[in-house]
Amino acid sequence: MEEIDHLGHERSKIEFDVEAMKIVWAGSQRALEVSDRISRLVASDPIFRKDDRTILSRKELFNTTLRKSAHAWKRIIELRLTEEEASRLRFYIDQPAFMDLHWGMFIPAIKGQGTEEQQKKWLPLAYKMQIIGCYAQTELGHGSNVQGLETTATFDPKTDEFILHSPTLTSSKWWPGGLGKASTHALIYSRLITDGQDHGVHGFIVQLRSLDDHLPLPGITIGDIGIKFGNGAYNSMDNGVLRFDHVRIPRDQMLMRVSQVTREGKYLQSDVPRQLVYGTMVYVRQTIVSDASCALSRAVCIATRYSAVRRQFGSQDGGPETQVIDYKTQQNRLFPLLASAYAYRFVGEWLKWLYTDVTQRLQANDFSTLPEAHACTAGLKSLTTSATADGIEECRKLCGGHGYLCSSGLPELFAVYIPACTYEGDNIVLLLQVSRFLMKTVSQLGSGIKPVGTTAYMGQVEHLMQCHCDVQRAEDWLKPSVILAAFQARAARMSVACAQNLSKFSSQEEGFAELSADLVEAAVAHCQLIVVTKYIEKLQQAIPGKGVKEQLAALCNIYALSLIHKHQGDFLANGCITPKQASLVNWQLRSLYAQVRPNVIGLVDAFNYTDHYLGSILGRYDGNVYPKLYEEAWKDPLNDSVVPDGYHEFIRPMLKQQLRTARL
Ligand SMILES: CCCCCCCCCCCCCCCCC/C=C/C(=O)SCCNC(=O)CCNC(=O)[C@H](O)C(C)(C)COP(=O)(O)OP(=O)(O)OC[C@H]1O[C@@H](n2cnc3c(N)ncnc32)[C@H](O)[C@@H]1OP(=O)(O)O
Ligand SMILES: Cc1cc2nc3c(=O)[nH]c(=O)nc-3n(C[C@H](O)[C@H](O)[C@H](O)COP(=O)(O)OP(=O)(O)OC[C@H]3O[C@@H](n4cnc5c(N)ncnc54)[C@H](O)[C@@H]3O)c2cc1C
Repeated sequence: MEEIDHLGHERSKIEFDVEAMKIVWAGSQRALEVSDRISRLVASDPIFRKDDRTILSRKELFNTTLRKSAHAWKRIIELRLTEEEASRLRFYIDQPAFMDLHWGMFIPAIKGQGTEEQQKKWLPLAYKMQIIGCYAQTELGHGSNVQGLETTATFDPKTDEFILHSPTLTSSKWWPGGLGKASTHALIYSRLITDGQDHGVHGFIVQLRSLDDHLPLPGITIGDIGIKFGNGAYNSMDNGVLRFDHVRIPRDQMLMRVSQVTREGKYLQSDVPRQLVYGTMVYVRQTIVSDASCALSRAVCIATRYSAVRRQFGSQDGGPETQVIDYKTQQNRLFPLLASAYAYRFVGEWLKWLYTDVTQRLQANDFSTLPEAHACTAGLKSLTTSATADGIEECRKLCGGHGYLCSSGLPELFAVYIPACTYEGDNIVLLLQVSRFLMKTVSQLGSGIKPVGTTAYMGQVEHLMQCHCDVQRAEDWLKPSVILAAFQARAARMSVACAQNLSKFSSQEEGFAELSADLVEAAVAHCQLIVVTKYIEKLQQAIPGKGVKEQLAALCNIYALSLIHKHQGDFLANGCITPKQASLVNWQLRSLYAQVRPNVIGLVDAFNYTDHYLGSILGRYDGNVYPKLYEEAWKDPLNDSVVPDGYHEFIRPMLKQQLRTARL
């Protein structure tokens, strides 16, 4: 039987080349080919099914994680997948697992902080999965404050070993993914003590479990920390707890690129900055920005397709009701999220470039761009994950009642995504790092040090403090120079205001504590400027395909103008725009919504997500929502029997008792 495309009418209206847009979204023709091939491979393999995840018990769910990980590894070997293909495989399997931490943090930490000798010893074992590693930094008592960690690694010169110990309950390692049940090894961040002196936090490779029977080694207490938010979701991950009771490891298992301990127990600091101990977090924060575009685009794809299928009110003369996507309020909530998904994609691409650049410089002992890389990764991780978490929830609401069903895919997506606002650095704590960087930049203005990179605009601070926005008609808001000037003026004015207010306090520390809410807002303004700037730069490149650039430009304008609308308090209070110009933003936004409306199904098709990956009846490619929702309901285990288990025990006696009472 021929499949009906319920969204066919929508697809017939699309004004741009969707296939060309798929290439832009994927990054290149080759990346699209890899992504497409691997997504189909996963979708067609029954071991990777995920439609039952929300009804599995925790043990069953974890068992599927182990099965899927082992099967993925087998396929990687059999098919000789490249690193890029393997990473796509993990993406489409779409189930958080210990492998993420092994490949995503354990290996990068050894690469970034280990000496050549240490890399030679540990990396081949890790690459062949002969050991499984995790990243154990956070403790019960401290996560954000890394310098407050309590686990100790005390050097014993008699035996040439470190003694790992958990001196307090709060020093128990708590949260590391993969630690609870799967890992054989961990990168333990712990205070280094030599000769009674505390040298702060350093990384150590520690074996936790036997490679023969997986039992914990002597002196090690280890387990899972318990069930987390939401059905399925992040519960496939074995986040763990770990305590050490005087566990000994050889001296050469301290990662020694940044600093070393000699055979005699002498502590040596190399020229490499101490902050490199935090380098793995910079790497992962950068990947989290691209992940945000994936999670948001997935939710937006579901909400957009469903909004085109769903009809409510507005029927005239018995004709069809209005598609909910045609309500301006629906567009005003949905289209900025669609635009944000594209914006995060492009800023993620740029951040990857920045990270590669800083890594190459670090290898050549050039550490000059590290502060900017830290500020950009911290700030953009914070901005994009907060907006994505809120955006997924907004998409659920955009789908009305059916969005609350697990079969919409949205509850699980929300539950699995929201910890991104916390892990790899709490979003507020990270924004405070950005504001510290901004305050330093402002304090150096006029000192001869020219601001560079993402703070280069601060070089024109005098102009930015008093310039006026050049918008008279709504269309003026379409000029990239006008948008950039407004965002730059807002960011500069907010940072300068904070710096001026800070100077009124007797100490910098007191000022930072008192003004932290304002500082966070200044950091957000700076990060939004980065996203807008990178999107505009992307549009300056050649982008082939009929109508593709026009659609991307419309989305860029929607992204920027919807932010001006949302934060108009900032723009107005700082005198960057007038109330009249703020109202022209809304006029222009409405016109942009009308421009993208016929194309939105094409814009979400361009993500090229399979139905397997989306995991949503509401977001099905063919839009065949109602029969499938109806079918799915009958699969619920509660519907296995017509009369529920427990009827005789609970319902019947109640009914009978009521009957007796009624007779009395
Ligand atoms: C099937 C096979 C598949 C194969 C493929 C698999 C692919 C895998 C994909 C990978 C996916 C990854 C999944 C990730 C899952 C997430 C799991 C979660 C993990 C974690 O959460 S790990 C723990 C993270 N913890 C944190 O983030 C803690 C946050 N806190 C901090 O970062 C810091 O403590 C701090 C920054 C908040 C403050 O630190 P501190 O007090 O020491 O620093 P100061 O504020 O005093 O600053 C001192 C100066 O140092 C600079 N600084 C700080 N941090 C950095 C840094 N990271 N880099 C560079 N510089 C840094 C400050 O700016 C200060 O500088 P100044 O010049 O002196 O001002
Ligand atoms: C799902 C998940 C997976 C994780 N995986 C790992 C892992 O693999 N390895 C690992 O080591 N860790 C892991 N973590 C731990 C994670 O990195 C930390 O939870 C995170 O860094 C936040 O630290 P915290 O829990 O100490 O929060 P806290 O710092 O206690 O935050 C609590 C509140 O205090 C606020 N706050 C804290 N400091 C300040 C400040 N200076 N100014 C203003 N407000 C402040 C925060 O904004 C927040 O609102 C994971 C966490 C989760 C949720």
